[in-house]
Amino acid sequence: MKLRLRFIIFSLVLIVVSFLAVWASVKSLAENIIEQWAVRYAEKQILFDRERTLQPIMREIVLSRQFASSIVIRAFAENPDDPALRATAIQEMENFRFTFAEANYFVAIKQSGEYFHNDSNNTYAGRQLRYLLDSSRPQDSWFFKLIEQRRNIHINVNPDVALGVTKLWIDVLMMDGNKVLGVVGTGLNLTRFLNEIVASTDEGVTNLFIDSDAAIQLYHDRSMINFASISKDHVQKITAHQLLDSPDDKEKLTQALKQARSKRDLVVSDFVMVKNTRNLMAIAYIPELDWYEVTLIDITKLLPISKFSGIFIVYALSIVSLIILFNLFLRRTVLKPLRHLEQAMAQVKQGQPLNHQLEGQGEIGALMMHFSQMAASVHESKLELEAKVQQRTEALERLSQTDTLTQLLNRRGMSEYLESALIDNQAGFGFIWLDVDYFKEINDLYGHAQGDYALKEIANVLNEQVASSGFCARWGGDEFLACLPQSNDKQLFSVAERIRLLVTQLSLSSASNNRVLPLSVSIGVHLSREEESLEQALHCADSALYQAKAEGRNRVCCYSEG
Ligand SMILES: Nc1nc2c(ncn2[C@@H]2O[C@H](COP(=O)(O)OP(=O)(O)OP(=O)(O)O)[C@@H](O)[C@H]2O)c(=O)[nH]1
Repeated sequence: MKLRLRFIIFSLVLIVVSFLAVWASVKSLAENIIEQWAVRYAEKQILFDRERTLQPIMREIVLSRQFASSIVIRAFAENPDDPALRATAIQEMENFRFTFAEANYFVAIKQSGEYFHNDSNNTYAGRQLRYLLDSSRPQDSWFFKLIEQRRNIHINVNPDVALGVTKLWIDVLMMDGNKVLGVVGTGLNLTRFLNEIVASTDEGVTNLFIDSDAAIQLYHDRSMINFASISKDHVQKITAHQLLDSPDDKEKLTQALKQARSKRDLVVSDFVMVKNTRNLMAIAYIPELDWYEVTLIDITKLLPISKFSGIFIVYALSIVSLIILFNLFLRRTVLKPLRHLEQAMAQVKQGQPLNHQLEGQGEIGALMMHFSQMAASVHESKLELEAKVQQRTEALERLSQTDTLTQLLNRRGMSEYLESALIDNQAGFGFIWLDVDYFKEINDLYGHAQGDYALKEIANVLNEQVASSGFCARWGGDEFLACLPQSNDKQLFSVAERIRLLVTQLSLSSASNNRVLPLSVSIGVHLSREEESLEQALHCADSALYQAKAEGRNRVCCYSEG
């Protein structure tokens, strides 16, 4: 696989892996931030809500306590049959009515079982005694349980069917020392609380208030509110546990309630599943009411992870850009120079010279420069070698065609020339076949070296006479052959005759006895004719030479048929 393709695949894999890593890290980071932020949000919210909730309730509690400590009402509670005390007590109740936030009150007398009540519309003016409490009636059980439990203060939630509102009742025990005289208090419109506090404006945030048994007291879903919870058994109560999905989460709630109660100013938080959604549950204890405020935050709605998509996009784009930039850099500094180097190598491999200097930077640049220099040096050596081989070949060629003694063409050289001249069936090629007369004797009498010398001198004569118009060669031993293209009988004969004459005029003296060598040559000439092969033409010239020898030597004979 090509390096470039491998880099592209590697980069793609890197991009995918980076995306996954970025996604995982941004997600984890975002979740971490969201969780930490949600815990802080819940803590602040819960403390703020606790104060908001407490303020109006605490005011009513303080007033209810003053109400319960009214001397007039307590005197009446101890003597419910006294009409004078009854009248002043009712007057006192009416005075208190206007001090309560919602201008209503109730007074329940233990001794007589009488229940007094008036509301903001003064509906029961003159008829403040509403009814007599009966321990056998379920709707009156709250009163008897409160006295039985001797709870100084109790906040209770109950619907007021007549008014169509839900009331939060503040019940305070009216005491004389250790003796319980009755229960007094006032009611607040729960609907207002629900709207102001419980019905949170933030999406994904649910607030609820639960009592010490985790029974729901304030919640946006009224069907889940545990009305008159004091008069119910534990099993009948609708508790906050029912909002949670799993037994584990319910246990978490139980533990969190314990922890919140033990550390009063602490907001306890944990993650739980509510309707298959992960929620942060934050709990704070409200000792003044003996209630808990529970805040459930669906963090995916309050701060969805999609809000972090910008970070993810920027992060991912940065990484992808870096990878692309790195790729471009790699391509420019490594891949492109390597491709050029590869092309140059292929060029050198095919024996072509590099037509340009390779350029690059750093280590690859140095490598390319060394390769360029090496390629240039290899090419130079190759050219030099080729030139030498050519020279040697030509020299060898020449050597193989040259007679070393006379420097004329040898028989092989002459044969090649005759073949290349296409003499077959061509008229006008003149042949001069020459043989030294009595050469054996010259050798014998004057020595072999003298014989060689004689051969060289004869060769010179032949060459001088023929070179301008033809070729001559030493055919072998003391025989020479000359060929004159585009010749005629007259010219041929005249050249041959001149050669013969010049040879006789050569005055070669012997080194040993100072005598002039008697040199002569016999020559046979023949002019080629049409429809005559080279072989036939040579044969004719040879026949003419034979004739010259036969006729007494030192003569020129032309070939004649017959
Ligand atoms: N010095 C010398 N002698 C050579 C060379 N080649 C051949 N010869 C001699 O040349 C002589 C040729 O003799 P032939 O052609 O047979 O006869 P000839 O003596 O020339 O007599 P005719 O040709 O009949 O006139 C031989 O004795 C060869 O040894 C050579 O290169 N140098």
